[in-house]
Amino acid sequence: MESVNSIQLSNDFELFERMAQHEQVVFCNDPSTGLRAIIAIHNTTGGPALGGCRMHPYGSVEEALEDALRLSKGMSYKCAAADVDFGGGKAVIIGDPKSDKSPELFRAFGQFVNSLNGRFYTGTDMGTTMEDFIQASKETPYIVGLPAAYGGGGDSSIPTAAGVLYGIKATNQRLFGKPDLGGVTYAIQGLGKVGAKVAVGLLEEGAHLFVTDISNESLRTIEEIAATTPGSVKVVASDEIYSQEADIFVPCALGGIINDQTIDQFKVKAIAGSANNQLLHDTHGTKLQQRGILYAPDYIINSGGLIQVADELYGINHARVLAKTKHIYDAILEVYEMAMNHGISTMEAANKMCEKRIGYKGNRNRFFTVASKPKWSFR
Ligand SMILES: NC(=O)C1=CN([C@@H]2O[C@H](COP(=O)(O)OP(=O)(O)OC[C@H]3O[C@@H](n4cnc5c(N)ncnc54)[C@H](O)[C@@H]3O)[C@@H](O)[C@H]2O)C=CC1
Ligand SMILES: O=C(O)CCC(=O)C(=O)O
Repeated sequence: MESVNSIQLSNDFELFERMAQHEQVVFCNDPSTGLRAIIAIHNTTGGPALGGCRMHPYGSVEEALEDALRLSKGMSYKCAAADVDFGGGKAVIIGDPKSDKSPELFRAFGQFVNSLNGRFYTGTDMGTTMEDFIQASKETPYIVGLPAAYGGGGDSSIPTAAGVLYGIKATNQRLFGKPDLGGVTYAIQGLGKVGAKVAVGLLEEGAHLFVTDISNESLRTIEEIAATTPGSVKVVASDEIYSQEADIFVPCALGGIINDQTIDQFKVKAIAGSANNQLLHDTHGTKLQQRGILYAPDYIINSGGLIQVADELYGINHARVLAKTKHIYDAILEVYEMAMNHGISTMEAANKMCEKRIGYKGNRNRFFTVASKPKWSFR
């Protein structure tokens, strides 16, 4: 009762109303390891829910729940966009990834994942690493993105970063009539697992970067790497990244960073990065459109990791993963085209495309097929 009271519900059913679009939300509590986590399953029309697990020092249960609900919904759309037969889910662990991790905490998390019996598969996201999920995998087989030595498909941030670079190429094609990454200026927020790989890919092509991160170590590392490439790096303060005179803003940290405050500061021509849930609200997609800023929908441009972990569940084939990840280039161009032709924002165009696909899946799954026995045959 205590934790439910602390999220200050204004009526008895508000929690259920908040989760109305979701199939299932699981609160995981293990005082002995300090685990406090929420697993949100949005929609399993297309197959079992699939989505990474984020660890973040949320200020309240409310904030953590909101993130889990929004991230898991995004995964349903991402699965539809990437055309994989999985549904949307995501987990969040409340805690500081720098100080609150332990092998026991991730094993406890693994036990909760296991209790869902295959309704939810998970792996890394912001604040978590493959090392954490090696621990979780001791308790459950429903873990993806483990190193090959542990039977997994490997680090999913590699295809995520590759997909972001394809999405940026498509954006450059639209903006400048050529896909080249070099000779363009980028403002990158976050140099973690994905952001650092995107930055290196751009530097190798001779790009000019403004970068920020709350970790000084990540900033020092990228400066050292930049010195060995044809590109260049300038470190800027966290709150200055939005107002840089760059061509493209590349968000690779937290979500909600496209909002009323930041939209007024942007001087860029486009936004194309890996962060999940970049728009605080979908209406901010329309505001970007009105300001003439091209937006690469987050769940399409960052779908490389999902493509890899989904492929792992079919039996990983890296050539197939690469081919599907390359397709992000065409998918982003298709959405830009659709938005322009219909006079809508790129986010609306992407949502329409995915809702149609989820609808088709729902219809397909309504039909009885001979693959399994009907329930009534046992009566
Ligand atoms: N890892 C993956 O394959 C995928 C990641 N994403 C999304 O991409 C984003 C980044 O993910 P990862 O690289 O895996 O996370 P990560 O935890 O490895 O890196 C995040 C980086 O952002 C930095 N950061 C945090 N707050 C910041 C702030 N206010 N200003 C500047 N930097 C800040 C952190 O210090 C860290 O270096 C997240 O939104 C994640 O959900 C999306 C799809 C797949
Ligand atoms: O990268 C993963 O492990 C799963 C995919 C995911 O969670 C994401 O794309 O946000």
